[in-house]
Amino acid sequence: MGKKRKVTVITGFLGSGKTTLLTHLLKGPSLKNTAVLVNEFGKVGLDHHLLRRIDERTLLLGGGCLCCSVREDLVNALRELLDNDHRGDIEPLERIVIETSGLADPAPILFTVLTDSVLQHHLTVDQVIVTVDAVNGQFHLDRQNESVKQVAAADKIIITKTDMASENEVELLASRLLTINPSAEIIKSIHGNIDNHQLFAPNEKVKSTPLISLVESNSFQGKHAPAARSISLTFDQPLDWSAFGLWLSMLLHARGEEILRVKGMIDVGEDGPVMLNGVQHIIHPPEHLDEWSDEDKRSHIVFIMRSIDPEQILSSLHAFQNILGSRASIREPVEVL
Ligand SMILES: Nc1nc2c(ncn2[C@@H]2O[C@H](COP(=O)(O)OP(=O)(O)OP(=O)(O)O)[C@@H](O)[C@H]2O)c(=O)[nH]1
Repeated sequence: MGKKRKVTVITGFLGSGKTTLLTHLLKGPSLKNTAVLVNEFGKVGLDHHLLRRIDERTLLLGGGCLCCSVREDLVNALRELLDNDHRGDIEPLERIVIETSGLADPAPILFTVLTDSVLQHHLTVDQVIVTVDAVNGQFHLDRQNESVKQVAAADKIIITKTDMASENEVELLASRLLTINPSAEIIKSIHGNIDNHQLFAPNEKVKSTPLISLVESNSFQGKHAPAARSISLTFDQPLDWSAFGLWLSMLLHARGEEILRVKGMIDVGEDGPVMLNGVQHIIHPPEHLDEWSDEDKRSHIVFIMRSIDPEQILSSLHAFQNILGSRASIREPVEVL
C-alpha cells in the first residue's frame, strides 16, 4: 500500500474565518495535490462558490452538519477521491482538506475517517485547525457548546480578525483558549494571512491529545445546542441594495444576538453578485464579485439563528418587498436541528 494521504480538518464557529483562511491557502503553492471538501449548514452552500473561483478541486457536501447527518456523504466523497486517485484521474493526492460547517463537532468526523474499514488504510488525520474570531470568540465560547468542543479538538488555533480587536482582547482570548486546550498552538491572523509552513508543520505540543479527546467527545455525536435553525431564501428579481441594507440593519439591531450567521449572494442588478457576510451584530464589508460562478444568477441568502422562528424573517421580508424590489421565497424546507 502506498503512503497514506493526510487529512486536515478546518473547523471553527460560524463566520469565524474558515473560508477566508482556506482561500488564502489555496492561492499558495503548499496546497498543490490537495483536494478540498466543503460542508455547510443550511440547505444552500455558498462557500464553494467563493472557493471555486480559485480552485476547481473544491467539492460541496450536502446540507446539514458533518458531525451528524452527512457522515455517509463524507465517507463516500473520501472513497471516491481515493478511487479517482488510484485510477490516475486526478493529480496524485497528498492531502485532503475538509472545511466543516461552523456548527460541527470535529471529533465524530475524525472518528469516521479513522474507523471506516477502507479509509483508515489510506488516510491519516494530520491535524485539526480551528479558527476563532477575535471579536466574537469569547461570546461564542460563553454561549455555544460547539465552539468549546471545536477548541478542545484543535491542534492549531487561528485567532482571526485580529485587526478588529485590541491587543488586550486578543491576549485575553488566547489565554482562555489555552485553558480549554493547553496543547494547542495559537497563531494570530488577519484575513487568512498566515505562513502556510507554520500552519501545516506538526504541532509538537499536541502529539497524543487529539485521539483521547476524540474518543471522549464522540459521545456528544449529533447534538447541537438547542434549536439552531436555518432558512434559505431566494429572490427572483434583483434587490435594491440600500433598502436591503436598511432591512438587515434593523433586524440585526433588534435580534443580532440570536442571529448566528447571515450569508448571501445578492443580485443587485449588476454583472456579478454582492457577497454578504455577517456574524451576529457585525456585517463585514460586502464583496462585489465580477461574475457569477454558475448559471443561477438569483439572490440567495442563508440565515442561521437560535430562538427566532424562520417564518418571522420571511414575513418581515414580505412586508418590505415593495422597497426591496423582490419577493422572498423559501428555497428549501426549513431545517431544524
Ligand atoms: N476584518 C477582517 N475580516 C475577516 C477576517 N477573516 C475573515 N473576515 C471576514 O469575516 C467574514 C466571515 O468569514 P468566512 O471566512 O466566510 O467565515 P467562515 O468561518 O467560513 O463562515 P461559515 O462558513 O459561515 O461558518 C467574511 O466577511 C470575511 O471577509 C479578518 O482577519 N479580518
